[in-house]
Amino acid sequence: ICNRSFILKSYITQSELLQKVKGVDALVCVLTEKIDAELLDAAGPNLKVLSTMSVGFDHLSLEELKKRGIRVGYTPDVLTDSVAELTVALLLTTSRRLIEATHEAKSGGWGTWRTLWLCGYELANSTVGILGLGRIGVAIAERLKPFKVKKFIYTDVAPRPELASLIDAEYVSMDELASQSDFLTVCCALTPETKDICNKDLFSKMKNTSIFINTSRGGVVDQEDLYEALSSGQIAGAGLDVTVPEPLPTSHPLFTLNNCVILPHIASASYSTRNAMSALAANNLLLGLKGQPI
Ligand SMILES: O=C(O)[C@H](O)CO
Repeated sequence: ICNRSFILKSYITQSELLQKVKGVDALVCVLTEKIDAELLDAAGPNLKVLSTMSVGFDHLSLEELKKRGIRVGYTPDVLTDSVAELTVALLLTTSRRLIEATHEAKSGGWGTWRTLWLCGYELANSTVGILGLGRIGVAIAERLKPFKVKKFIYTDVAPRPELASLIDAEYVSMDELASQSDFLTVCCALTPETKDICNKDLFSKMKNTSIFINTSRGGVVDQEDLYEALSSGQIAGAGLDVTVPEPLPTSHPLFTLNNCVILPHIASASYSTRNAMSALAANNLLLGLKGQPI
C-alpha cells in the first residue's frame, strides 16, 4: 500500500510492538494495545494513520495522536448488533441463573422439582436502566422490548432525545437510574469521567433484586465495591463481559460468587462482526493513507 511497511497485528506484546513499529506509515491495532506517547515516539514521524479494530478508544491517547497530526479510525456501528445480542444473552444468563443451573444439572444437584430452587428475575414488567445511551444502548433496548419490559430509563451527561425516542426511554438522574432499575446495563465509554462510576454509592441505591450488566469497559466499575454489593446481597447479580485487568486472574474473588457471571470480553465475537470490523479497520487505514475521509 505504500513504500513503507505497516503492521497488521494481533498477538504481539507491547514491547515487541515498540520495537517493530519504528518507521511505519500506518498501524492497525486492537483494544489491548496501548497507543501512547511512548509508542508514538517509537513509531516516529512517518506514522500518519492509526486504525483501531474496536469501537472503544480508551486505549488510545487521543491528545498525543492529535498533537502529532495522526489520523485515527475506529469501528463503530458494525459491532452494534453483536454487542447488543451478547448483552441480552448475558442478562438472561445472569438473571435466570443459567450457569448455576447447568452446573447443578451436570454435578448431581438436580433432585426433585422444587418450588423456589434456582428462581431468578424476569424481564416482563421490569424497568431497564441504561447507563450511557448510544447506538448500543438503543440496540439492547430494541431487543429487550419484546420481553415485555415495562419501562426504559437512561442517564447520560445530557438527555439524548433523538435516541431516547427510538425506544421510548425516559431521562433520569444517576440516583433514579440506580433506585428504579430492575436491570441496569452499562453502555458508556470509559473516560476519565466514567472511571469507577459504578461504585458503592451506585450499588447502595440499587434494589436487592436488581441485576447489573456491563459489556462496555471494566474500568467503569469499582470491582471491590461490586464484590461487596454481590456478596452482601445488596444487589442480586452481575454479568460482566469486561473486567480490570483482562484476563481477570482466576483467583479473583468475583470468580467465587455464584451470582456473578464473567465472560472473557466476547461481546463482538461473532464471525460476521469480527470480519466486518477487520474490513472496516483495513479500509480506514487505506483511506487514511490516501487522505480521504475515514
Ligand atoms: O471496543 C470494542 O470494539 C469492543 O469492546 C470489542 O468487543
